[in-house]
Amino acid sequence: MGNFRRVPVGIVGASGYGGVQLVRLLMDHPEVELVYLGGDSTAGKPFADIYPHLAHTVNLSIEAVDTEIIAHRCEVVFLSVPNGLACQIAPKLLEKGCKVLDLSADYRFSNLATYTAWYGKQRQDTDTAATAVYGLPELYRDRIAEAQLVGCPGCYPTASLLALSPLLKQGLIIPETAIIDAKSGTSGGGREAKINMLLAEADNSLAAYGVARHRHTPEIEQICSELAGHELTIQFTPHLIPMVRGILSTVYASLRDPGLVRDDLITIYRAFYRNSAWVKICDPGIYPQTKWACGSNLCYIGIEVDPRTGRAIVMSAIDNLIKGQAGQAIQCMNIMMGWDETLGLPKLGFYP
Ligand SMILES: NC(=O)C1=CN([C@@H]2O[C@H](COP(=O)(O)OP(=O)(O)OC[C@H]3O[C@@H](n4cnc5c(N)ncnc54)[C@H](OP(=O)(O)O)[C@@H]3O)[C@@H](O)[C@H]2O)C=CC1
Ligand SMILES: CC(=O)N[C@@H](CCC(=O)OP(=O)(O)O)C(=O)O
Repeated sequence: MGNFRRVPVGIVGASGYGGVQLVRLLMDHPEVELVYLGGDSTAGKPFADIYPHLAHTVNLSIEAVDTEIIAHRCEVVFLSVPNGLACQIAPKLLEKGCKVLDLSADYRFSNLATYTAWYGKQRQDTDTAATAVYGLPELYRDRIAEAQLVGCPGCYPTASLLALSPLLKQGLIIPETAIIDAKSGTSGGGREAKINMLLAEADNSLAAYGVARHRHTPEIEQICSELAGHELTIQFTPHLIPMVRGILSTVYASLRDPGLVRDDLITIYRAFYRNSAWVKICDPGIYPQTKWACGSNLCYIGIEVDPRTGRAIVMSAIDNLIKGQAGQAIQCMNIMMGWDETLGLPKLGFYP
């Protein structure tokens, strides 16, 4: 027998949608041991009281958040809590040597003034925020490998940036023409009760929300500006769609070279993502469905060019709770720990 030791990990916000996905995936991860679950209103409850179907797998209770205890027990900590909390917890964990993955928006912004303008929260942890790396592995794998703190992307930015990045990075489009039209299932809003998420409200209905002011806009713009090499504004419109899981993001942008055709772009995208196991570029004429990605860490991308308008049309489908949240955070942990990026993550979705 060798001296194999699993790395102790913890989750703050374990009762939420992101938290329970993390629990499910980390319980099956070959390199880690889940040793801590934290929360607020559920503190003191056995995890199985909240999710009884996991009683045979998870024998932990939710604890109130105490950073001394967390840092004493855990080497890696996932913060799956509402915006504005991670920035109070992370600095204390980092000080004690933990690696931290924040699933909220607190560590996504390189400019904290942007965060404050869009999230309305003042921040004291400027020095900590400056050390955070944006956790989109397909773009920032090398930086994530060196990071102690990762700010994992939002679900809409994940789908939208994976669709748009090759076009921007290779200078194939006029960046200012990019328009993102995205649709999300209701689990994107989290587990907390909200009237617009009731079945009776959301079912049989499709509507845009946050038009011209959704808080994922500056996050998308930050990364697009970096890829384009200059400050950009991007039009982004999210929609709530009557399903539980999944995001479909459709991106439109004018091509610089009107001679480019669909197969050229497919070749370019396949080259761009050749080392990215979680991104699948569809064959010509195939457009992704959210159902394909549901339950997996995959992002499916379909590509078309409209020769009449000279626009590229790129569609991406993810599971908002996996590649858009918990799975992506685990992918980042794998990179931070020097493990295979695919470890412990689902390669197949639920359907069919
Ligand atoms: N849902 C999605 O598709 C995505 C969400 N995100 C982001 O991930 C984070 C988690 O989202 P999601 O799982 O949907 O949210 P949920 O509303 O489902 O869960 C929130 C969790 O935060 C915990 N929490 C709230 N306040 C505190 C506190 N003061 N101290 C400790 N824990 C607290 C809750 O614990 P308790 O129940 O014990 O009160 C609960 O476990 C959010 O920042 C969200 O914006 C990012 C990408 C996608
Ligand atoms: C359907 C729905 O409500 N979706 C959420 C997106 C959730 C998310 O990704 O949250 P972050 O802010 O942490 O990125 C919304 O639009 O607010």
